Order: sequence, then C-alpha cells, then structure tokens
Amino acid sequence: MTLIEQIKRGQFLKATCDFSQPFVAGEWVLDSGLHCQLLYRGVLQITPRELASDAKDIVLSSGIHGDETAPVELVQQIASSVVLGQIQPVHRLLLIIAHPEAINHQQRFMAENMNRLFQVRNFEKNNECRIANALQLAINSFYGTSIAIKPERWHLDLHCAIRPSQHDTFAISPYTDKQTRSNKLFSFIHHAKLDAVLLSNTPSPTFAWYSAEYHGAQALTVELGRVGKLGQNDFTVLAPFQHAILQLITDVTLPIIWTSEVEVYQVSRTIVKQQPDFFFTFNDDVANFTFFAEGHEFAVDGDKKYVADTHGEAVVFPNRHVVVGQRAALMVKKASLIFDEQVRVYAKSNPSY
Ligand SMILES: O=C(O)CCC(=O)N[C@@H](CCC(=O)O)C(=O)O
Ligand SMILES: [Zn+2]
Repeated sequence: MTLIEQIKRGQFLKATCDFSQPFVAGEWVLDSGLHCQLLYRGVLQITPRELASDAKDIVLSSGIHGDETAPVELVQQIASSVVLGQIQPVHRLLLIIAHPEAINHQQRFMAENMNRLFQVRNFEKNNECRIANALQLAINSFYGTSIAIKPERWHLDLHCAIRPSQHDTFAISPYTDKQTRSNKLFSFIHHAKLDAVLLSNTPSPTFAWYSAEYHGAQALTVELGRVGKLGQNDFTVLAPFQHAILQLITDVTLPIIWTSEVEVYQVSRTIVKQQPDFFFTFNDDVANFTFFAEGHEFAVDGDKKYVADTHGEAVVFPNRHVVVGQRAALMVKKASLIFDEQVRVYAKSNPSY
C-alpha cells in the first residue's frame, strides 16, 4: 500500500514512520470537498472547500522530539478523524509529525536537537537540519498562501517533558515583538485546562517561536505530560486539551475568559551551559517548577556558581546533558496577567510558591 493509501485509511502516523515506502507527495479530495495534500513525509495540509472570511490557519505539530509520543498520537487521531470524514474542520490545517526516524528509534533526536534549528535556514549536515528546513518551507508556504489575517494564524507545537513536573500540562509563550499573545489564545489555554503558562522573555530558536516571529502566529509550545512509549500514554489527563483542539478546529465559539486556575510564570533568565562539566546541585528526578529560595546554589558551570535571586526562582527543563552553548534550564518566577486584547505579564512583588 502506498503512503497516500495508508493515510486515506486513517493511518497518518503509520504511513509517516513507514520507511519501506518511498515518499511521494500527493493530494486528494474528500466527498465533503475537503482538500488533502501530503507535502512532505509527516506534513499533511487540509483545506475546507469553503472558508469564511475569519477562517484561521492552524498548525498542529508533534514529534519534533521522537520520544514525546502523546502529541504524535494526538495528531494521528485528528488526522484520522479528518480524512475519514468524522470531523469537519472549518479552518485550514497543517498537521505535522515531524521526525519519524527519531520516533522509530524512540529517541529525542538522532544527531542534534531539532527544536533549536528554527532561527535561520540550516546547513544540511544531518537529518534534523534537513527536516527543520523543510518544515520552515512548509510553514512559509502555509501562512504565505492564506487569506487569514495575522491574528488568526495559530501554531501549537506539542511536546512532553523529560522530567516529572509540578504542572502536568503547561504552555510556553515564545518571545517576539509581534502581537502573538492574544486573549483568544490565552482563552484557549484556559479552555484546554492547561495547568500553567510561562512567558519567555527572549527570542528562542524553537518551532513555535519561528511561526510567531516570522509569521505573527499565535504560537505556543505545549507540554502534555511526560515522555513515554507509543500506545502507553494516559489520555485521561489530556482529554480537556483534546476536546479544546476539536472545538478550535470545528469552530465551536468559546467565551474569551481567563481565570487564576492557570498558574502564570515569567522567565527570569535562561541558563546556558558554558563548560562541559556543568552540573546542577539537585538530582535528575527533581520536578519541573521546583522552587529554590533566594541565595540557594542550584548549578555550577566551571568557575561560575548559580544562585536563586531575589524572592527565589523555580527551575524548568533542567538538562545538564545539552551541548555547550545551549540552554541548560529556564528559571521562572510566578507572575500575573493583564488580560487585554493582547495579554501582558507583570511580576508578583512577593510571590508565594
Ligand atoms: O523536558 C524537557 O527538558 C524538554 C521538553 C521539551 O522538549 N521542551 C521544549 C520547550 C521549547 C520552548 O522552550 O519553547 C524544548 O526544550 O524544545
Ligand atoms: Zn520536546
């Protein structure tokens, strides 16, 4: 069976990871008039026959890291429901399962971390560079051929955390000077019942940042539980997120709302590894969002000692194994939102953790 035939039967994930078949791009139209285009291995564009003037362009990406499988299963479920005609999207969709080779090897990456390759076009020295370049082109073409005005471009890049976490699900809002923190996007965070959101304070070379920076997309990296094996993920925790995605795609109008149920953090600083013997003073099983009181030494990088600053800081994504020059952790502080048309963050003067 060809890849397209597999996808038509609802097997987007299986087809994407099936390297016994050569990749051949192709397109077909469903009885409903929905136009499906397989652009690259793992990149499926969906266009409804008719688009309202306020239609969105929605990118749902997964599998940038091969061992983060819940997002991959989620995109598979959505692709299957769409191509089998079980749900009717009213927006243009770009569904992505990014790195099938790493998925097959159950590894985060093969040669290098793909989610640090979205700043510029990459010299194609390995597969991650080739895929990241192809994804940049797919995104440029998807948003470039849209009728949507910029606030209606969306990109949710779905991931899972390596460590345990004090918040099972959370979003990271990339930093850009474009208006990419709309109250609609943050309402989605609320409706999806994500536990927390953290707002970056500097540009980062991630996939979500790429869409925000270069296309003004309402973009988030979304962390959905922990890494795990395909088929063994617990979808009960992710049910509200799954439900909110279906509402987003099929255009159920949701109220614009924000509540303090979602914990807000702002990044206070990014810790970049400078020396090969960089280490944290805590164990590898310490959870994301663990708080360190002011003055607590949490990392050592050669001669430099890192201590928590005024009122303390919490740590997210600590990883001593990253290559020199890359992010080893984000330090965050609790914050609050001003929920206007574009949300803004302000520091809590004396946050309690
Ligand atoms: O658990 C971890 O250490 C990493 C999970 C993950 O892949 N997170 C993304 C976050 C991207 C961002 O900062 O927006 C990543 O590190 O690429
Ligand atoms: Zn990831």
